[in-house]
Amino acid sequence: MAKHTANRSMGTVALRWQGDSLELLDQRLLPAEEHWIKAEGASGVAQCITDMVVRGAPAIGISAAYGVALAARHAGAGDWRAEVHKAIDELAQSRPTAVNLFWALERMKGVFERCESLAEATRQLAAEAVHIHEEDLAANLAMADHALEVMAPEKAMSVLTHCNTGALATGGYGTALGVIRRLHEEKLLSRVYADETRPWLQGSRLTAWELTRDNIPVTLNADGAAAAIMASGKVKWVVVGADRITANGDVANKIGTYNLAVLARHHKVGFMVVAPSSTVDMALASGQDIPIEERDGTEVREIRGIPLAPAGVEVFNPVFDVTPASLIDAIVTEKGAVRNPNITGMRALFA
Ligand SMILES: CSC[C@H]1O[C@H](OP(=O)(O)O)[C@H](O)[C@@H]1O
Repeated sequence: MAKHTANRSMGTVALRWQGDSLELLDQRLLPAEEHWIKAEGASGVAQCITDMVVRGAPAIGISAAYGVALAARHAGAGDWRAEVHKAIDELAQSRPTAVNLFWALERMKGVFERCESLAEATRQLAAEAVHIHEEDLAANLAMADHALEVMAPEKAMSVLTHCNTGALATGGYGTALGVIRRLHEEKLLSRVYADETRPWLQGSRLTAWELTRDNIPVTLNADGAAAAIMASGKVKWVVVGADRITANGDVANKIGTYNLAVLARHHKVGFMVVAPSSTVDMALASGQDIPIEERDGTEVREIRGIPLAPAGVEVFNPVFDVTPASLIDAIVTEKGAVRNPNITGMRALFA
């Protein structure tokens, strides 16, 4: 059981459940502007996921769960079952890689199938979405405990992280960033090096924002500087999140994660993946089976409408890559850690 309870006061949050709507902090505008969007139906939630108003594997799953609850709440008196199933299908189309989305939808579908009336479905689906949200926060706190057991830090150390895996990407506290928060709380953190994480800049716009708000020492670095930082011996661990972990321990995560894993192995820096069990997909044998989302080339060619490249230049913009299990020192979940992950270790925890 986590040393810390899930009731601890949380600072930053990505989403607020209002019972008849879901409010989402528009992460496309951070850090310049804190603007909340009210999604009043499943379609609105699905669009916010696709547009990355809300992003981060666990936060996507939690938002989708609330989207299903909204579908029941706003269903008409006609074929309400068909309406909710249509909403589930629409939410399933929002983004392809984070398995948390499909895990949450399957869990909500299971609750829905057991409901005998619309009124019961409205109550039960809202309650289940809240449970999914609260469980994710509790999982993040537990993962921080397990991660520190793996790291066994004897004194303060520095780490490097990629993308955003904090409260903005989860139900609160964070996965990899939750480990970083715990290291800081235990006075075992010297500094966090945060990759800017092109092209969407989750690191510079979101991680640096979360950490500076929490007064956690952070140095923002260009993605290309990660190698030099590891070569300098400054960091002991690279700590990242995940969007999907397959049965053999391969990990899909933000583009650029695979680069870091190769560099970490070369420089004898630890490489840790931190993710709740809702990110584990034991139905997929290996990372080559994971659908990798490719997004519009405009995300690379421009920033906020300002051209960074010739208008018509061809762009390759996969937003995830796959790190083979062989380059990962530990996968940490709320159920425990899989060291030097392989199918045997994964099955021991997730059979
Ligand atoms: C704990 S968030 C997991 C994962 O999700 C992020 O992707 P995106 O910002 O595109 O939703 C990133 O890969 C994080 O590591």
